[in-house]
Amino acid sequence: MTLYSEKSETAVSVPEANLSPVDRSLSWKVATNLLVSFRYAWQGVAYAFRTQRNFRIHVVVGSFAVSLAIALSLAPVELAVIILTCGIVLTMELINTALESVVDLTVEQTYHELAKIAKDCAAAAVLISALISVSVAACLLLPPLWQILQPQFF
Ligand SMILES: Nc1ncnc2c1ncn2[C@@H]1O[C@H](COP(=O)(O)OP(=O)(O)OP(=O)(O)O)[C@@H](O)[C@H]1O
Repeated sequence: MTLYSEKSETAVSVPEANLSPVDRSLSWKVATNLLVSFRYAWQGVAYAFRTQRNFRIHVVVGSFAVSLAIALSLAPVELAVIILTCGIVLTMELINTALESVVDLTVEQTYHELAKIAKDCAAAAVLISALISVSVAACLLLPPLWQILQPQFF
């Protein structure tokens, strides 16, 4: 197979065998069953919670938004949308953490423009999902909250 370098526009010949998507000869098979897989996944969540300040902030803010939605007796579908958007933010944060680790593993403490792009884009994904989550929560939580608070002030 022939690949073309964007920069130099030169053709590079790559053996077909190297591109096989099922070739995982370099990977380890550690998790022997589903329960072990869940344990490793939970270790990932625990690591992110322990080390990532933003992850902890998202957990607290997300829990608050879901609790408020329950307290305001939002419709099940509205509650589901809030849970979904909060879950997406936490998922993005976990992917961001994983990607940062892989980048650091690859370039270590050296500056690389591609490392910067990878980390900036991963952080941008978290930011976008968080902004969407806040907008969704505002749309769903503010009207019923206003209904309750309005008589107290006016
Ligand atoms: N090896 C590198 N080469 C070039 N730029 C880098 C490199 N490492 C980090 N950066 C730049 O520094 C920024 C912060 O990187 P860092 O690894 O400290 O993430 P972080 O502050 O922990 O991010 P987050 O808050 O999302 O966890 C990156 O978005 C990137 O712009």
